Amino acid sequence: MASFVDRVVLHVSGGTGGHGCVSVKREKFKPLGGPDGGNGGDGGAVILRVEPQTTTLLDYHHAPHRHATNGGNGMGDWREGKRGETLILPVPDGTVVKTRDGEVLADLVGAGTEYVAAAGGQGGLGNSSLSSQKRKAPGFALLGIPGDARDVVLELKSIADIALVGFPSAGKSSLIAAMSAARPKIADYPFTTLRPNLGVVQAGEVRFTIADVPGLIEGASEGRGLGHDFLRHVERCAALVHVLDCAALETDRDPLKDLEIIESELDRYAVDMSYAGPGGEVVPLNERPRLVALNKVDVPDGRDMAEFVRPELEARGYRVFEVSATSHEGLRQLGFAMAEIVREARELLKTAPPVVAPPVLRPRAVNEKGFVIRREEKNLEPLFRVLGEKPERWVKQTDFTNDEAVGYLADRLAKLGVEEQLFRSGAKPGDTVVIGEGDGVVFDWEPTMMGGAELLASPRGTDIRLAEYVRPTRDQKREDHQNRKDARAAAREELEAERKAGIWTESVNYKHSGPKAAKNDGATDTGSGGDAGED
Ligand SMILES: Nc1nc2c(ncn2[C@@H]2O[C@H](COP(=O)(O)OP(=O)(O)OP(=O)(O)O)[C@@H](O)[C@H]2O)c(=O)[nH]1
Ligand SMILES: [Mg+2]
Repeated sequence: MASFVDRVVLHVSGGTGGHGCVSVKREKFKPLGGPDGGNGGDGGAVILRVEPQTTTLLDYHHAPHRHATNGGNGMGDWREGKRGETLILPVPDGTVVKTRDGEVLADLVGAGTEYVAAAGGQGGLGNSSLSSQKRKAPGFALLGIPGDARDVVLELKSIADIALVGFPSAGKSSLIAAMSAARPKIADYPFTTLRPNLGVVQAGEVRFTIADVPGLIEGASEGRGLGHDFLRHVERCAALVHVLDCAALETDRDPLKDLEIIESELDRYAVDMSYAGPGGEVVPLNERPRLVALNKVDVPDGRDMAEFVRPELEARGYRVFEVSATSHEGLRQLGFAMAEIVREARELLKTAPPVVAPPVLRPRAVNEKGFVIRREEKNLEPLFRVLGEKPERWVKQTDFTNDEAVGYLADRLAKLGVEEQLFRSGAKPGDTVVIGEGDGVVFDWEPTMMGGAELLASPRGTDIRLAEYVRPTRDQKREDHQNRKDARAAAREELEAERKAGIWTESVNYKHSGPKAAKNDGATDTGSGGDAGED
């Protein structure tokens, strides 16, 4: 038998973007007709969508890895690569999306509600899109980048109006069967119900759903029995009904004691604060309205017990119903009392602001401005880490086997101000610069490399980036240090001014690199590729 799955870890990844194409238009009598390489298509996204027909997460339990399709590569003649298809994953109403650490990402309630679980990767620009006044026929294109890859946890919370809680074998499933058309499994051994049953009840004008929460016992809130996993199913209910077994055979049990144990379990169970209860605000589980159903009064002992505890329960403020799932005694009254609570809760909902916060959609911020430089230390040598959405993405788009592509990357970085900021952060030629977290992409920093201008300007077959870096002598270092010391006061002032002006820098060790390095001559006035209209 297929089991009910209400929690799965889903591994999703968006499609990789297609690569841009390098191509040159060829026509008769027009051998060099300009670049015509098309752009790669974007990778498809993975989207979770509430579909009313979907009732379990079972599919994802069986196949937890889901990928959207990749974008196609661009082609000559300005043909764009095909877009990757969006992969829509249907989920049941009431699915909560979390990270593995339990952070709620989205609360999917209502048919059609969507959440982008993994964005697709951007397609790379073809050489036709990269051409500019300065770079008429680019001999390179941008690579498509991988889509997001994430693990998300899906949890299902049934959205029943009324939850039946009680000890195993109290008769919860029997009551659902007696009051609705649902036919849950019923047997007189504990933990018969392994998943919550849902039944639809019609009482007068009001139609509502009831669900049972299986296996609540002492310690359930700490994970004993089966109740812990299932308590989350009652988080959204408008009211609770205590089903108390008046004919339990165990001598150490009585309805009052059972009720107290269940109540203390509910107290201990922390209601997920992502859910706003009826009325808009969060109503803790232990403060929701509740009724008491004293069950099994068809049994003579059960009737006696019910009559015995009734006054005490009423004294505690509960509305009490003596019922029998077997003979159906008292069910009508219980049904109408439930309906009344549901009607009131729905009334509140109408006047209140929307109950469920819209899902938190976090598409990738492709247009986010800026970056920061973090100064670190590795093997006693300084290391400068460039962090920012753009630089990190650009690096992924770069074909490092193609010099022109590397030059273009350098242009982009320089144009964004990375080079200048490296200087300001105290980076010196030869220092290690890493783009991105972790190992990222590592450079031995040569300022001119970042400028890229010299690369284009240098004679064919040479590349000044490869010219050897001459280590400064001790005296030179000392002099350099002195210069910097003098400049430090000025630098501090400058930094302060920048801070006031709202210019970012995370660098803890801000140093002015002295007049020599104050300006990166020539880097910005040539071959700037940023005018290709991308980013
Ligand atoms: N005599 C009598 N027996 C009942 C009544 N309601 C339930 N039972 C019996 O009690 C036993 C347990 O009933 P269930 O409805 O399965 O109990 P449950 O609360 O769903 O139990 P779990 O699923 O284990 O949590 C079954 O043998 C039922 O036939 C009732 O009103 N009268
Ligand atoms: Mg049951």
